[in-house]
Amino acid sequence: MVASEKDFENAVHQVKLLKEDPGNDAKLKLYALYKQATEGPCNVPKPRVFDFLGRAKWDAWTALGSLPKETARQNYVDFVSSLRPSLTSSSGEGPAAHRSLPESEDVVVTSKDSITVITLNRPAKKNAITYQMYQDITLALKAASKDNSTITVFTGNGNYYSSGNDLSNFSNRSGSLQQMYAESALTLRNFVDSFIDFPKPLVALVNGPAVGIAVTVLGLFDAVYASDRATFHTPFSSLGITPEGCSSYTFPKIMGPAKAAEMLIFGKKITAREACAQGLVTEVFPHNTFQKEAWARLTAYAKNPPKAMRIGKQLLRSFGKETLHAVNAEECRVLQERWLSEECVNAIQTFFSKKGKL
Ligand SMILES: CCCCC/C=C/CC(=O)SCCNC(=O)CCNC(=O)[C@H](O)C(C)(C)COP(=O)(O)OP(=O)(O)OC[C@H]1O[C@@H](n2cnc3c(N)ncnc32)[C@H](O)[C@@H]1OP(=O)(O)O
Repeated sequence: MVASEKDFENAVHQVKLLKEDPGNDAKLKLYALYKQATEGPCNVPKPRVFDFLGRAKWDAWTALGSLPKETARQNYVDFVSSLRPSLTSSSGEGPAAHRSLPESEDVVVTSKDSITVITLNRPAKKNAITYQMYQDITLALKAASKDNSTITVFTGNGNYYSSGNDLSNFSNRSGSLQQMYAESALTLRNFVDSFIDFPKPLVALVNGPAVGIAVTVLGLFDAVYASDRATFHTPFSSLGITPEGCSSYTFPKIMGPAKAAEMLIFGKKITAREACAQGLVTEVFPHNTFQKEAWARLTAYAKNPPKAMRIGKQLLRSFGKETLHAVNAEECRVLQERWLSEECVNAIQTFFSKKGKL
C-alpha cells in the first residue's frame, strides 16, 4: 500500500498534535523525510559552520540521497505511525515489515503493489553493509516473510547496489578480537540463513556495481534484474578472505566451476551482460529504462496467485536447503579464521590508508 497525499497530510497534522517531544533524532528524521517528500533531493547549499541546527538538518536531508518522493512520503507516514502507535494512517494497513523492524535509516523497508522493497540506503558509502545493517536486513527479511506481500525486492539507493561488507566493521567495535569475530560469524550466518529460508519469491534489482557479499547472496535469489551499469566483483583473495553467502556451492552450480573460480578465487570483475550469460543475472536492462522496465515486470508478476508462487519457490529450494545451511556454516567457520589472518588485516589497513581501492 502506497501512502496517498491525504495520508501524508494527515501524518503532518498528527506530528503537530504530538503531546510529547519525540527527541532530536526523530525530529531530524521527520524534517528530512518531509523535505524529500515535498521538494525531492537536497540541492541547497550547506549552511555556514556555526549554524549547527541548520547543518544537522541539511545533513539529515542530504543523507536521503535520491530516495524517490513517494518513498519518502511513505516513510514519513510509517515513521509517524511508529512514533504514536495509536495514530494509524487513513489508508489502512501500512507495510507489515515496519512492525518488527527496528528504526533504521540505512535499511529502508517500503511496500508497494503487494511488493515489499528492502533498500540499502547509505549512498555516500556506496551502500556498504555495516554490522547493524546485517541485523536489520535479517529482521526485515523475517518480517517480509510474514507480511501480506507477494514478492520481496532488494535494491540499493544511489549509483551503487552495494560495495559489500563495510570494511570498518572490525575496527569500530569493542571486546576481544576472538569475541568480535565469533559474533560476526554468527551474525553473518544468521544473515545468510535468512536468505536460504526466505519463503517467497525474492528479486534483486541491481541498480549499479555490486561487490563482495552483495554479489554472493545473489545465488540465493529467485530472479536478478540488473542495470547495464552493474558490475559483479568478489575480490576475496585480494582481501585475504574467502567466499561466503553460499557462493562456494551456488556459483559452481550456476556458472560451472571454471567461471566460479575466476570470480571467487581470482577476483575477476564481470559486467552485467557477462553475469547474465553465466546465469547469475536473469535479465539486463539499459540503465535509463531499468527502473521502469524492471518495475513493470515485477508489478505484473506480483499479480500471480501468491500461494502458488510461494509453494513453487519452496519446491525449487527445499531439496537443497540442508546443503545450503551446511555450506553457510562451513563458510562462516573458515571466514572467522581468515579475519584473524595477517593477509586480511593488511588488506583492510591498505583500504583505509586510501592506497587500496578495488
Ligand atoms: C558481520 C560481518 C560479515 C562480513 C561478511 C564479509 C563480506 C565480504 C565482502 O563483502 S568483501 C567486499 C568488501 N568491499 C570492498 O572491498 C569495497 C571497498 N571499496 C572500494 O574499493 C571503493 O570504495 C569502491 C570501488 C567500492 C568505490 O570507489 P569510489 O572511488 O567510487 O568511491 P569511494 O572509495 O570514494 O567511496 C565513497 C565512500 O564510501 C566508503 N566506502 C565504500 N565502500 C566501502 C566499504 N566496503 N567499506 C567501508 N567504506 C566504504 C569510502 O571509504 C568512501 O568514504 P569517505 O567518503 O569517507 O572517504
